[in-house]
Amino acid sequence: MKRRKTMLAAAFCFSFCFGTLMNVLFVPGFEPHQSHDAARQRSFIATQSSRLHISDDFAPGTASVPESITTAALSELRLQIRGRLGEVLRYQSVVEDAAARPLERRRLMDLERANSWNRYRAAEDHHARGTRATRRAAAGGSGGALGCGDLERANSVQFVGSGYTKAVYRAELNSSFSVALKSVDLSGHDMESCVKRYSSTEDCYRLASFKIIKEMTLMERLQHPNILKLYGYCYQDSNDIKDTVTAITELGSPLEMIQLLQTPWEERFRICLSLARLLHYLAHSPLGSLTLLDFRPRQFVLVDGELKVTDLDDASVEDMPCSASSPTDCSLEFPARNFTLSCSSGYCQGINEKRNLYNAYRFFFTYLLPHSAPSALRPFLATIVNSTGELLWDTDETLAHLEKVLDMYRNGHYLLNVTQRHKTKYKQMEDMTIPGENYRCWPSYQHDRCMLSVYSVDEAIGVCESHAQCRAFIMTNQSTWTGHQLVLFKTGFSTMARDKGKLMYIRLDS
Ligand SMILES: Nc1ncnc2c1ncn2[C@@H]1O[C@H](COP(=O)(O)OP(=O)(O)OP(=O)(O)O)[C@@H](O)[C@H]1O
Repeated sequence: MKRRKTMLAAAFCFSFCFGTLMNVLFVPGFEPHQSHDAARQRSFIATQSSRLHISDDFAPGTASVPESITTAALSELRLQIRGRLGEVLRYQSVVEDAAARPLERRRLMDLERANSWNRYRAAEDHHARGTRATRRAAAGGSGGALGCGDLERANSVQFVGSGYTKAVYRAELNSSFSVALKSVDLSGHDMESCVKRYSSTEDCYRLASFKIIKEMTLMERLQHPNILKLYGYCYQDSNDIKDTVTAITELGSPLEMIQLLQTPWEERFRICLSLARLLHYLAHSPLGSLTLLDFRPRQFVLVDGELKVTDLDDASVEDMPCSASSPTDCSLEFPARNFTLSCSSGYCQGINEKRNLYNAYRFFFTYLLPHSAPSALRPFLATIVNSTGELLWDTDETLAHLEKVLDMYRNGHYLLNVTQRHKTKYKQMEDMTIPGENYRCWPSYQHDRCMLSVYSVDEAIGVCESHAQCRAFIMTNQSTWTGHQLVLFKTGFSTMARDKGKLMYIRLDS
C-alpha cells in the first residue's frame, strides 16, 4: 500500500514537475473570491463542460471501445456523463432561484435539466471557436487565479490522501505557501470499476472528472469560511488522456477523531461551532438548502483549527417529494435511528437540513462537545446534544445555542464561585519565566508540558491549586481563538530567567 502511494506520488510529481505544459489551457476571467457575476460563472462552467467532449458518435466499434462492450452499457455510461454535466449546469444556474419556494425551484430545475444538454452543445461549439483565442490569452496570465504555470513551479509534492475517486497531494508553491492538488485517482476504485465495465479509460476519466468539476463549481458558488477555498485549476493533456483536470485548493490536515478526543475542549468546541456555522450556511445557501449525502469525518479537514468541508461531490440540493397521504415518504433513515418528517406543499419539510444536523450529532457533537467541558457549561451542551440527537431544532436554533455557549466561555461566565478567595498567596513577577521544571497534564496544548488556557489569573490560580505538582505558573503572551490566555504550569521556580512580556506567579507557601 505504502509503496503504491509512493509510486503514485512519484508519477504525479513527474507529470506536474516535468510534464509538457504545451497544451495547458488557462481560463481567463476566472478569479476566485471576487464578485459572483452570473455571466462570468456561466462562462466558467461552459468552458469546463466544453472541455469534456462527449461525442454523439460514442458507439461500439470505435477505436477506443472494444466490440465486446454492448451498446446498452455504452448508453448507460453516456447517460451518467450527461447526468453529471446536467447537475453541474444546474448548480451554475440556480443561483437566482434560491429564494424561490421549493415547488417553483423544482419546476425551474426541471426546465434547467431539459435545457442543459442543448446549452452544453452550444457551449461546445463556442469552445471550438474560442480555443485558439483562449490559448493565446493564456500567455497573458490566468486572471489572478492559480493555474498550470503555478503547478509547474511547485515543489515537494506529497501524497496526502485518497478516496473512491480522487487523490489529493500537497504541493509547495513557495517557501510559505502550500496548496492541495486534487485530481482523479487513475488507480482508484471509481476509475478501476468503470474501466472494467466499459473498457474506455478516456470516457471513464470524463465521468470521474465531473466530480472534481462539481466540487470546483460548488466551492466557487458557496463562499463561506468553513468551505475550503478554490485557488484555481489546471487542465493539461497527459499521455493517455486529454484535458485532465486538477483543482488547486486550500490545504488542510485530515481529521483524526482519536487525536481530537485528546485535544483541549476549547479546540473540540471550535470544531463543533465551525460545523454548526457551516450547516447553517448550507441550509440557507444561494443554491437552496444543501445536504451532504456522504457526511463522514473524512470529508472534512482542519485549517488552523477551523473545520472545513473538502469533499463536495456528494452534495445535493434536491428536495424530497412526498404525498400527504403517505407519511413514510419523508422518512430519514440512519443506522441507529429513523425519523419521519412532515410533508408540506408536496415536499418533505427541511429534510436536507435535518439530515446534516443528525449527521453532525452522530459523528461530531456526541463525541466532541460534552467530554471534559467546563462543568458550568455541561447542562447547556447536554441540551444541544440531546436536541440535535432528537432533531428538535433546525440549524438556526442549533447555531444560536452554540454561539451562546461561546459567548459564555469567552466572557468567563463558566467560572464557578467567582467570589471565592484562594487560600494560597502568589507573588507576581513581571517579564520572568521558568525555562524548565515542567510536568505533564491533560489536556495540555503541548504534549511534554502542562499548558492550559484560562480566562483570568484567578482561574490559573484555581488550576494550580488543583494540581499537586504545581508551585508556579507563567502567563504567556499567547492566546487561543477565544482570547483565553495560555498558561504554563511549573513544579518549581529554581531556574528563573528574564522573558519580556511574560508574567510569572509563584506560590508563597512553596
Ligand atoms: N484540501 C485538502 N487538504 C488536505 N487533505 C485533503 C484535502 N482534500 C482532501 N483531503 C484528504 O484526501 C482524502 C480524499 O479526498 P476526497 O474526499 O475529496 O476524495 P474522494 O475520492 O471524494 O473520497 P470519498 O471516497 O470519501 O468520497 C480525504 O479523505 C481527505 O483526508
